[in-house]
Amino acid sequence: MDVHVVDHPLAALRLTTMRAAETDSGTFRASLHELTTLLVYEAMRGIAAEKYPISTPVAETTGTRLANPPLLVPVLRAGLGMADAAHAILPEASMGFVGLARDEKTHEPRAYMESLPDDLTGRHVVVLDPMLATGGSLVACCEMIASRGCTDIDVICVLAAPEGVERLRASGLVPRMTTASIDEGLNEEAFIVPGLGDAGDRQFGAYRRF
Ligand SMILES: O=P(O)(O)OC[C@H]1O[C@H](OP(=O)(O)OP(=O)(O)O)[C@H](O)[C@@H]1O
Ligand SMILES: O=c1cc[nH]c(=O)[nH]1
Ligand SMILES: [Mg+2]
Repeated sequence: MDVHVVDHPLAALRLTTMRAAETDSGTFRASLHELTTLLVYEAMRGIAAEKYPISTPVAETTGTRLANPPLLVPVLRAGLGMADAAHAILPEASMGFVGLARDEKTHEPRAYMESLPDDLTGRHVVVLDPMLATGGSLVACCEMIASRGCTDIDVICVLAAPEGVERLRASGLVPRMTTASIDEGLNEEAFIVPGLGDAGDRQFGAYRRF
């Protein structure tokens, strides 16, 4: 798995705002939106593009278009905050949805939504989730995608723990991941340290779902 850590001052600024405990929910969402644009821009540097003939008002020339527009898959809830920004910079993309919530005690993901095309053979899928902690959620999501025939998966997250990166790598399902930071590790509640807290709660509010 190719791991790309985006090292850019503008990404670091947004990440700083998201990390700070005093940042309010609206500002957190705005920073996540802006950071997602930067992460997707970097992650898509190698996306397959093809040339085709176009006309400007002045002359014939060559244009560029995506050879295989991707399927975006935000992981609910927290990945929802990345969906609009990713779709804005990749307007040709379509979108599927996966819903996962981590059990507070076992930290195992529980799936409550799997809204994906039946056949993903030959498709390029871009998975969006701000947090890669133990890796259980993203591996579960990528297993859903791979079971539909997809072998070309990009994972884009804001923060990753080394434990999660290794688990995703060991799954053998993901050729590439992009993140703004690989943090120190996990605490006893499997939260990323220093991290930013619960990315879903900080966007949408804290409440018990199961
Ligand atoms: O790598 P893991 O240990 O699996 O943890 C990461 C997962 O935890 C968060 O979701 P959460 O379960 O809190 O659901 P939410 O987005 O609805 O808050 C996050 O958005 C990831 O999906
Ligand atoms: O630090 C963490 C770990 C899992 N999920 C989050 O939202 N934050
Ligand atoms: Mg959460």
